[in-house]
Order: sequence, then structure tokens, then C-alpha cells
Amino acid sequence: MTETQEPPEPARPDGSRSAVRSLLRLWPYVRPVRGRLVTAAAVTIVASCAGLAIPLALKWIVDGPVAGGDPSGVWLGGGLVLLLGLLEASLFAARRFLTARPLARVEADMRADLYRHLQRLPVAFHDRWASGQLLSRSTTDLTLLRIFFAFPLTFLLVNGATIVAGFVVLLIQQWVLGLVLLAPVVPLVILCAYFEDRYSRAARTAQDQSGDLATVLEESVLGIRIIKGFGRHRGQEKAFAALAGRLRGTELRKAHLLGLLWAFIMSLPELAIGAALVLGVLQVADGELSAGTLVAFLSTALALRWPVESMGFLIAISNEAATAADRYFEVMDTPAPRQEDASSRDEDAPSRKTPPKTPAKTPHKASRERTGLRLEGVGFRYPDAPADAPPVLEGVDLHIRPGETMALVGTTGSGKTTLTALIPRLHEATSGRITLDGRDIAAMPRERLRELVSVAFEDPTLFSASVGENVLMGADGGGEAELRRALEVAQAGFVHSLPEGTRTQVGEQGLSLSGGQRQRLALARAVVGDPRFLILDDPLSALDVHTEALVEAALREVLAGTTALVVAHRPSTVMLADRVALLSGGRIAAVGTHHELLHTSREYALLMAGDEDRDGPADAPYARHEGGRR
Ligand SMILES: Nc1ncnc2c1ncn2[C@@H]1O[C@H](COP(=O)(O)OP(=O)(O)OP(=O)(O)O)[C@@H](O)[C@H]1O
Repeated sequence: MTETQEPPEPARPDGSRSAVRSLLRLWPYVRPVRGRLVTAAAVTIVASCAGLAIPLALKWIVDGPVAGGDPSGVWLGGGLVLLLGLLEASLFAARRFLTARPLARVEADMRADLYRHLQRLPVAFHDRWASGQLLSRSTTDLTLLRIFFAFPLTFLLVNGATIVAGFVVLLIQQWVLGLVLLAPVVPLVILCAYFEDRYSRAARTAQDQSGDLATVLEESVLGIRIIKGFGRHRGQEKAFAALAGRLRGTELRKAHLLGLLWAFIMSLPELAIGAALVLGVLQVADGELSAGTLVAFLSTALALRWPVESMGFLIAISNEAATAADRYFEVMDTPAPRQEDASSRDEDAPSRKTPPKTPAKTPHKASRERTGLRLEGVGFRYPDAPADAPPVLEGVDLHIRPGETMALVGTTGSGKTTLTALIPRLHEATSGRITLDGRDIAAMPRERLRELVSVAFEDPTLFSASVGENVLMGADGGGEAELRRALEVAQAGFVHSLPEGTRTQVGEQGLSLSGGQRQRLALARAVVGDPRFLILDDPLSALDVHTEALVEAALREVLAGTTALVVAHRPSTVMLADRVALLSGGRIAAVGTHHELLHTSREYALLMAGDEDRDGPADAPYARHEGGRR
């Protein structure tokens, strides 16, 4: 067996990391659209240059036509300024056009990759991560990244280039005044570094808290019946309000930091412009500077205000995007289980994709290779179990013969569900091996394994899809005939009286159906592909006595043609089985027919009597449960 992969704790770093390094990891996604992004950046630079040329045109108007009293020159200059303005506006519009579609593609690709990866990650990962955290990473965080690609990424470059070009122009026009304007750069760089660190910590906290909020919201929506049933809505409201209050506090801290940064970014350059204006006016008065040059100088300085001021929020959004990238890659970096070599595929085995029209009675008994389902020395411990806790399963040996139905019984928490989860490899056994018809499942491609093994769990989850789609999930390519047969076996005839029959959409998690109805659909899903191996975890628990008897009768027919392990809590479910295995203390304590175990295992007899604490030998009183298939 492969070693169980320890999924990482959902990380909550403090944000002290390199934002640039985090953002650089996005390169593989940006690569395919780099041409568009570079073109958009070039277009934006041309647009900014058009904007910067306007003050130069003004200088020409003031020093030329205005000073020389030439009205036609003023009109010409005015027309030139108008043209430059129109050019700037249309180029900015073109930038949006160039980036919108490819960036939506990048966001969609990243989301699809995340979803694909989440589907491949082991159940142990999902046990540990809160669903809201995954939800917020695949929605809010990816939207933040798209905004970053569309806006700050381009404008950090373009505005940076504009500022450099603008200062070159200023220094050429009047280097003393230019140096006055450059004076705030040093304190601003120091302040930006100071705020960046604090802001990224706050951004990380806010994004994690919004994930926590999504988790509480999701749990409240899914558990609304319990909340209402126990009158817990006030408690839930308080818990939600407390979390929302914490998030509000963090957002306020972010706003406070951003406000302070912005105040410095706006006021320091304004002070410098004021100083340059006073100095410039004195120079014009002394005749050392032309009025036109001063107008051009100040217009250029004012044109640089937006690129300088925008740096504050561009840095803020970039930090949030870097945090979003970290959160995205925390999930993507979690290794998914290794995909086994597809060449080990069992070619002779019939696929569930093409189920036979009618089940063969005992198709697997005749084959010499078909040795059934075997567990040899299987052990399992949950990755997050305390180090000193004993393993849930240890040295489990069990052989289910081809075509045989084995019931698995044991006290609550004895590990029955855990054991059934090892067969379709929802969890990896930590020791020992499991074979299906002699082939080790650890060496089998998961896809193939899941074609061979079908499962129905105690909690019958249905998806937001039609009844038919939910059932046919169990058999890719299955059609109407398979659907009808599976519904018949599961005694799910009620679907035909639903408004649109098997096309009726069942709500989120099938909430519009009763527990028993959902369980019957989950059972139909398990049997629809006529699987070679069937794992049923207490499949009849939510059925009334009458329906249970009907389902049992139909299920007997299916079980006759498959090798099955059925977790049973009730004698009526045990009756479906050929033999029974008793799970106790993490091991198989006894195997035999129901009749044999009633007489040989006191623990089994007590379990079947529904009285686990009872003393005294198991004998005649339990004989009323006898009468299984053998
Ligand atoms: N995801 C998990 N992480 C850690 N421990 C777990 C996890 N799931 C189950 N356990 C523990 O493993 C043990 C076996 O649980 P399991 O659900 O397999 O028992 P069970 O026999 O199916 O119980 P029941 O009859 O009540 O359904 C229990 O002690 C349980 O607390």
C-alpha cells in the first residue's frame, strides 16, 4: 500500500513574504496572453505620452501664438490639444478591449485548474480544509487576480514609465525646479515599504477571515433545519456577527493603512509642486525663466499627479493579489495522489460504462481468476489522529468470495465506514493490501478501480441535477433502460410521480426529497452500472419497514450477481448477506453465517439484540434473528 499522504494544515501565514515572488508564480497562466498584455501596455504608454504632450502643446501656445497675438495659431494649438486628448481617450479604451477577453480566459483557466485539483485531492484533504476557505479561494481570490492582471499589472509598469519620462522632461525643462519636485521620492519610497509590509499582513488576515465567514454561512444554509429545529438561530447570528465584526475590524485596519499611505502620497508631491511654483514665479519675475516654460513645467508636474497618486492603491491591489496568489497555490501545491500507470488496466474486465441489460445471476463464480475481494493485514490511521491514538484498523484480514455478499457489523465507531472507504481508495490503507480478483488496488488506475467498485454511503448526497443525471452518475454512458432497472431495484418508483419524472431537478443536496427517497436514489446510483464489486454503507437505514422489505427483495437479485460488502446495523440488513464479519477492536473478530455467529460470538449476538452492554451468554433469545440466506 502506498503511504498515506499527510495533507498540510490550512496555512495561515502572517503575510511576511515577497509579493513579487508570489505574483511571479502566476506566469504560466499569463504566458499564453502575454502578447495581448504587452500590446495593451504599449498602447497605454502611447496614451500616456499623448497625455504628457498636452503640456508641451500648451507651452507652444503660450510662448508662441498667445505671446505673438496670433489668433489662428491659438485655434491651431487648441485643435492639437483636442486631438491629443481624443487620442489618449481612444487608446485607453483600446487597452480595455485588448485585455478583457484574454484575462477572463486566464481567470476561467485558473478556476478550472483549481477545481480539477480539488477533485483529485484525497478525502483526507477535504476532511481538514473548511469548505468556505476553498470557496473563497476559487471565487474572490481569482477575481482579485483578474483585476490585478487587468489594471495594476499594466498601470504599475505604465505609470512607473510615465513618472520616469515625466521627470526627464521636467529636468530638461528646468533642472532646479525638477529637483525640487523629485525631493519627496526618497521619503515616499521608505513610507511605501513600511506600509506595504503592514498592508499585506492585513490583506492576508482579511482574505482568510472572509473564507471563515463563507464557511459559517455555508454550514448555516446546509444546516438550516437543525438551527431552526433547536432554536439556535440567535446563537448562529451571534457567531456570524462576531466573525463579520472581526472581518470589519481588519478591513478598517486596511482602510486606515491605505488612508495614511494615500495622505503621504498626495500631500508630499503637492508640497513639492507648491515649492516649485513659488520658486518658478520668482525665476519668471527675475527674467530667468519664460512664462511658457513655467506653464509647461507646472502642467507636466500636474499631469504626473495621477500616476504618482495611483501608486498607493496600485500597490494595495497588488498586495491583495499576491495574497490571493499565495492562497491559490497553497491548495494547488498540495500534492494529489499519484496516478497509477494506465497500462496496468485490466483489459478483460467488463466496464461499468456498458452495463449488461440484465444482471447475470452469478457471473463471477465460474472464473478461475476471479478470487473476489481480499483484505490482507490492512491497517489504517487517520492522518490527523493524535500520535498516541491506536489505529482505527489494524491487521484486518477478510476474504469475500466472488459473488458473495458479506455483511460488516460492529459497534458504533468500530471503523466500518473507514474500512469501506479503503476499497474505492477514498483513503489509502496505511498497511497491508487489498486485492480485487487478485489485483492489488494500489497498483490499479483509480479510474479503473472506480469502474469496478460502486459505493452507496449512509449519507446519500445528491447533486443539483435531474434525478436521471444523479442516478446515471454511477454508469457513464448508461441509458434509459439502465436507469429504469436501477430505479426498480432501489424501489424508487416515486420519481415517476415527480413533476417531470426522472427529469425533475432535485434541489441542492436533494433537499426537496425525503431522507428515504434520497437513500433510494443513492442506492440506484450504486447499482445502475451493474458493478463487479458493490460497497453499501447501511443502505436501508432511512427506509420504512414496508419499503425496506421491497428494496431488500430487489437488492437480493443485484447482490446475487456481484461481490458485495454491506455495512449493517440491523438484523434485516444482515439477512441480505451470505456471511457476516464482525469488526471489533480494529480487527475482524469473527466471520461466519448469521446463524453461526449468533451461537459462537457473544458480542455479535449482543449487537444483533441491540444491547451491547448485556451480560450473559448469547443463545436462544437471539435465534429470532436467524433466517438469513444461508
Ligand atoms: N476524518 C476523520 N478523522 C479522524 N478520525 C476519524 C475520521 N472519521 C472517523 N474517524 C474516527 O474513526 C473511528 C471509526 O469511525 P467510522 O466512521 O469508521 O466508524 P463506524 O463503525 O462506521 O461508525 P458508525 O457505525 O457510527 O457509522 C471513530 O473513532 C471516528 O471518530
